[in-house]
Amino acid sequence: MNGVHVIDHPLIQHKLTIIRDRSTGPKEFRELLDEVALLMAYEVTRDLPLEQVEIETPIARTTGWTISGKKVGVVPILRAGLGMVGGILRLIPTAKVGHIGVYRDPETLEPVEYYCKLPTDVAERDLIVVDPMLATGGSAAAAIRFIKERGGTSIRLMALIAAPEGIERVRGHHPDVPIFVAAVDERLNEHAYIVPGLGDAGDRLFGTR
Ligand SMILES: O=P(O)(O)OC[C@H]1O[C@H](OP(=O)(O)OP(=O)(O)O)[C@H](O)[C@@H]1O
Ligand SMILES: O=c1cc[nH]c(=O)[nH]1
Ligand SMILES: [Mg+2]
Repeated sequence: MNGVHVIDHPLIQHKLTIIRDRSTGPKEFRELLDEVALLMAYEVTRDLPLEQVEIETPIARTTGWTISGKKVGVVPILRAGLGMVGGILRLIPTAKVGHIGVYRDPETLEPVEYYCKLPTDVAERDLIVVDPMLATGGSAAAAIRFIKERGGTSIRLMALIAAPEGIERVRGHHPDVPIFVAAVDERLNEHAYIVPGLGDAGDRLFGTR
């Protein structure tokens, strides 16, 4: 699908299977989500622009490459998106972190917004919105809308598991935003949970079920 990237590296698929398993507890769930986020970030940032710099090694003068232009911002959708921040920051320690609080109303399934704090220079950053689950797509589409309303223009979405419905909704509202996922699952069930999915990501991450 146009603008949708499935990152199916064997290490990611292996870890994702353990994450999905209902017998995996919060400690292992947290550790694996953190590791997968790091591995995915490697691909999500593949096209960041570079510029040449001159340096001196202990042996000789040479030219090398550094990431140029815009700086990176990571924007987790609370709560479950928090579980993907640490892994990305280990790769990109200079990234700033914005937070968007959105939960899905269990009755209407529509996103309810309760918090938004973004870096002041959001307009100048390459932004990665992170959330493990892209189900109906309501939460991600709303989060991306907040960012655009505050001036963000360069936005990509990184999710662990997506349902086809969620991909379609986000692509429909935000065709400029590329989506990176580790897996596209079959469908949503009658409660709009992803099948087979992994259950409720926030509850599994924080042990609140
Ligand atoms: O694509 P959608 O249909 O909007 O569903 C996905 C959202 O649901 C989950 O959050 P939840 O509402 O459970 O909030 P939580 O992270 O605080 O548990 C998940 O982390 C996404 O943000
Ligand atoms: O499957 C789903 C759908 C929404 N939110 C979750 O945490 N899991
Ligand atoms: Mg939840």
